Amino acid sequence: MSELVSARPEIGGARRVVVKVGSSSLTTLPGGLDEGRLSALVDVLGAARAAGREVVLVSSGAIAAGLAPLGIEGRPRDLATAQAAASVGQLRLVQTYADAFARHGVTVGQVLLTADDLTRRSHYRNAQRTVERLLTLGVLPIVNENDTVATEEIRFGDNDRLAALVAHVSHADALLLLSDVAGVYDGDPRKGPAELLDTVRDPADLDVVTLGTARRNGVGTGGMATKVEAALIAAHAGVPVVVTSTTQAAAALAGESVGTRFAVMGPRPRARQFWLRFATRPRGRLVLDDGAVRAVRERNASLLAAGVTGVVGDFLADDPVELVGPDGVVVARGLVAFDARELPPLLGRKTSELDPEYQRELVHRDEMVLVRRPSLG
Ligand SMILES: Nc1ncnc2c1ncn2[C@@H]1O[C@H](COP(=O)(O)OP(=O)(O)O)[C@@H](O)[C@H]1O
Ligand SMILES: N[C@@H](CCC(=O)OP(=O)(O)O)C(=O)O
Repeated sequence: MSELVSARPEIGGARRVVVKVGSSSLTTLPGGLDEGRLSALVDVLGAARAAGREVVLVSSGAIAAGLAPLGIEGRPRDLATAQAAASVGQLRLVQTYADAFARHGVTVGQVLLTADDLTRRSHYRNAQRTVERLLTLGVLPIVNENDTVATEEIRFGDNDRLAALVAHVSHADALLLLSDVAGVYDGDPRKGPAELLDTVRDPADLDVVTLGTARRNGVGTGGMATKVEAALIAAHAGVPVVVTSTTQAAAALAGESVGTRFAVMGPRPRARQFWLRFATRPRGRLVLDDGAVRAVRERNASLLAAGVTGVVGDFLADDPVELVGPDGVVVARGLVAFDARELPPLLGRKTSELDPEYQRELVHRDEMVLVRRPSLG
């Protein structure tokens, strides 16, 4: 009975799966890349491919894999050393994957992405086309952040959110987040007894959960918090998620009740809406008066200059900005039609009073998405 209730057909039956594996599952600090564990994962993914499923692998581990060959002890604190380690380690990581997948007759392709590739609309479409073409050619894409060029300011840093965006970009049917821990517990299992959550159906289910960061001096980066954030992004984008340990990957892919499942929390949004809400980084804020908040929230209206009382930030036309109410709460995100420096003389004025070149919406409705859960945006 419990078998029937808890089995996960939406995962077991998923045709296209994004699998994310963390540094802690593939590397150890003194030893670097652990080829035994990597090859065990490849065996699982190779079997999935043989069964006719499409797999996109998001793999961390470049930095950790580059430390031992360079004789560096401990995770580097400065960005330049981490980038040098990633440069050496990514090569070893992908070569090891290529050899291991070749034993299953699977060709791999490397896809290195910066945050910019997913936060700029034109780049996002480009990444989408590349991944799609790799999959139609039967190639298994191996994705990582392009650590060697990503600057501190724009880095994802951990690969969990990257994996959620890749799940959307690649129209995945399911996302598997693999780590060194069996799933999401109500507290950090390293710190004492904790209970494993079976299913998260709503962000409120996580109210009981304390999320710790990654192990200090370990190879992972984000801890469970970044995995939960990523799982919620994917679930809101209509993609079911399982968070579990790498050793349980085969069972999770088979739809067995291992780890923590995040049920789908919304319909798949249009690509543009998803991109605006989750992939963009706001470059500034527009402060709305109460009437404008109501118009945007309740009447699906575009944002006009008349309802804006303040401008924060130094953005350019077409940049993503947050629309906040008088209380500072984020109401929506959108692409703004003017540069920040053009706005002050327009604020609070009716469209008909403005010069003809400014008689347009500040943020058009089609370029806007409401933010209901600000913590996720
Ligand atoms: N509530 C929690 N449930 C599960 N794990 C947690 C929790 N809080 C903190 N953690 C820790 O998060 C770690 C996984 O994060 P991290 O090391 O960044 O993994 P990875 O390298 O696989 O991305 C686990 O080893 C675990 O100890
Ligand atoms: N892009 C980095 C990922 C950093 C990292 O450690 O991420 P994760 O193990 O997923 O928390 C790398 O390959 O080293």
